[in-house]
Amino acid sequence: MSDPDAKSETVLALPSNMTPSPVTSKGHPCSSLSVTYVSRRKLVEVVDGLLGVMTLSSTCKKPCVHSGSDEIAADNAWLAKCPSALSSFDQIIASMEGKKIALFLDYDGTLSPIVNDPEKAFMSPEMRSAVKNVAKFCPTAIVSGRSRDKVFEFVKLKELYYAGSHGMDILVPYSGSQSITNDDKEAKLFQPAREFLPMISEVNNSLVEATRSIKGANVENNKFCVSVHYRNVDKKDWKLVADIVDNVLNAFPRLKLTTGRKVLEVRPVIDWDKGKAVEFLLRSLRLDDPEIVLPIYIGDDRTDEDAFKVLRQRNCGYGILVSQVPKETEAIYSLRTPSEVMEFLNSLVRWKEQSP
Ligand SMILES: O=P(O)(O)OC[C@H]1O[C@H](O[C@H]2O[C@H](CO)[C@@H](O)[C@H](O)[C@H]2O)[C@H](O)[C@@H](O)[C@@H]1O
Repeated sequence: MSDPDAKSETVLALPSNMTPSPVTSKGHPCSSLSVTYVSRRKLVEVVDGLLGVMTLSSTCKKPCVHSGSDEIAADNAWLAKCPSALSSFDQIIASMEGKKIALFLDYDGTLSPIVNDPEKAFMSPEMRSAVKNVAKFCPTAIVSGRSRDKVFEFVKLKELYYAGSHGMDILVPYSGSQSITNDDKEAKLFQPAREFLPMISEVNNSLVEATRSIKGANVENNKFCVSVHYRNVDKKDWKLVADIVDNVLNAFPRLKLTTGRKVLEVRPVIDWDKGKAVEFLLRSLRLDDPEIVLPIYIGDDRTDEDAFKVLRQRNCGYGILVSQVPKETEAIYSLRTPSEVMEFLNSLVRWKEQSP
């Protein structure tokens, strides 16, 4: 059912208790724990903070192969706090107590390795096959900052659910059926930021124009949000990128800024994120009974923390952070790389195949 190109798309009404509302600012711009939301009013005050976040993300290097004892101790402390989901696999399975798994997967940095060119963040055939196999017995959703169409182009699996634009563009089955092979005709769209579409298009054009002269800067239109990539920008120009984004956003008081992996993300000022998207999907797919369903969310980025937090607060299911370095996180478990994510998914498949 979840083909993002489904022709008969209808926009769903907001559930009354999940109405997105405007927010101002949440979290400190330099906090790695919470997603950084920067309201327009605050942006001028925090451009330096923004630069701090940009700089901070550049200093997070993967551990050196020849780790010294300090690194090993830090690594052990990290794994004690956020154990490997592979080492803890038996424990995770044991805690399921016969429940069904609902799987939520981030895309970039989780299913595909981080690469310099966002257009080339391809998923390996082996990873695609792992996701396809796991989706045969776990309802599986991709929750990405990318536009829904673009992430579908990468993943190419019709049997999954897709939430693009950080959860602001969700395709769900009309009936709310748990089936993962529904007909396209039953699909409906949930787009809580639909009214922002013209504004996002306008800010995208302004950002493309304003960053044109900065070598390496890349603006990506993700439909309900816009990514300004600075991964390929010389570090000396990062302040310029922050200033330009600040300047452009001056004209858009209803847009806010979040930060990701060498990317600044412009999005509508509504209280909606990947965590809300996970809650919405669980409800829509009738998978929100914690006695029956155990949700697992795997992601690598700050924006995934909202989803980890929701699972932690519900005291049901597990957030799994993909990271090679210790991080402040709301996740319960960790995996180091997309390869380990694949190993985890394959372990789930093997376990299911061996289950009576
Ligand atoms: O929620 P996600 O699926 O993880 O998407 C978040 C952003 O991912 C992409 O950017 C990141 O990956 C790129 C490719 O590896 C990399 O070049 C970039 O530096 C990363 O920030 C995507 O391009 C963004 O639009 C997404 O918002």
